[in-house]
Amino acid sequence: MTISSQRIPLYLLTGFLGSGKTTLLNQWIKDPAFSKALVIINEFGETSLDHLLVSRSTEEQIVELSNGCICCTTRGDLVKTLTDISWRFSRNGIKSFDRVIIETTGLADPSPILSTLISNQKIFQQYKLQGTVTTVDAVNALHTLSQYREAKRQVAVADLILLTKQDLADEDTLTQVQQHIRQLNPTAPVQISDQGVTALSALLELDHVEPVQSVTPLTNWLNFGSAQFEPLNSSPVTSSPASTGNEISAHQDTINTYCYQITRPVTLFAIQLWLDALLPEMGHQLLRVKAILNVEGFPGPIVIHGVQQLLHPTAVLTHWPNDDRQSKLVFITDQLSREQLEKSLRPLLGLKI
Ligand SMILES: Nc1nc2c(ncn2[C@@H]2O[C@H](COP(=O)(O)OP(=O)(O)OP(=O)(O)O)[C@@H](O)[C@H]2O)c(=O)[nH]1
Repeated sequence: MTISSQRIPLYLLTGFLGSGKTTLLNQWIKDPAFSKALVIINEFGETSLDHLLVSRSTEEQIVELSNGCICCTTRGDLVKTLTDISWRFSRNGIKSFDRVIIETTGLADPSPILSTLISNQKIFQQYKLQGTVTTVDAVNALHTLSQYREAKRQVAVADLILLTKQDLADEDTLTQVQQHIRQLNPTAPVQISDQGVTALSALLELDHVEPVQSVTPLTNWLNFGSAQFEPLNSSPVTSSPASTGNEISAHQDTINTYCYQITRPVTLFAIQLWLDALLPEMGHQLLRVKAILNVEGFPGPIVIHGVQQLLHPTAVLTHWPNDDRQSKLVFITDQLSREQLEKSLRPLLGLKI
């Protein structure tokens, strides 16, 4: 496989209906860093209007995908569009764009789109997925996040969450929304977007989807947002149905986040056993997996990153960025019980499944 040395940075912009995606996009493309970004807008329904709201003319680097929602019916169109635009927006072999932003519909489940973006070989050769940005409307979020599975999944898979319309929400609601977001996704930074205006530095720092290859971004990973890790080494998992641990559960949601740390270094063999069992058995229920593992005999950590059933090649780093040597694992899951998950982790503790 030939991978272009200049893969184009790709951002997935999602967020529930009316949560401020287009407003954000319009501010985004005003910034010099995004002045040559190509925008792909997925529109749904007979009266597609979104592209008209983006302050660029259609000829100028806006592509519409309007035959259906890219999370289900038009994923093939997305692949074709991404491969076609390379020549469509090029002159004399030079591309007229240097970044791509894909805006989903408000009802899209981003996980299958992410899987396509990461696993399709042609896309992988040309594009580098930087991350998923999710807009959350502070006024309506408590309702949408409790009612709509797509809204929850949009938050759960985000690498950066932008809280919109905070100017219209009272303090109490804002606090509750932030708590709810944290329950669904404790690792993504949450930032305010005021009428689409937000600090773009967080966006430009996104580099989370492909495995971390160097120590600098790893420091962000190691912070893991506000995640609270519970030790996995002290209490081997039993088949007890009691789940009194500290999984972060959004009330009756089926989406949960589990964060573990392991004190003792693990073996490579144990990792292999763990991964062999993990993905075939529960890949569909794993929205995200992030793990930084202290492996016996390795001077630096091994980094594992997965989106649904897709696991990126592991990255082996040469050294640790700080003194913390504990292995850390974060799982964002849908319809997966703590018991099932912990059972799958037993090989990491040297125990049989
Ligand atoms: N007060 C306020 N209004 C906002 C803010 N961000 C967006 N809006 C308004 O919210 C409405 C919806 O914003 P859009 O950007 O169209 O939302 P969207 O997510 O693209 O909407 P869909 O494409 O329909 O899903 C518009 O009227 C925006 O002006 C904000 O931070 N504050």
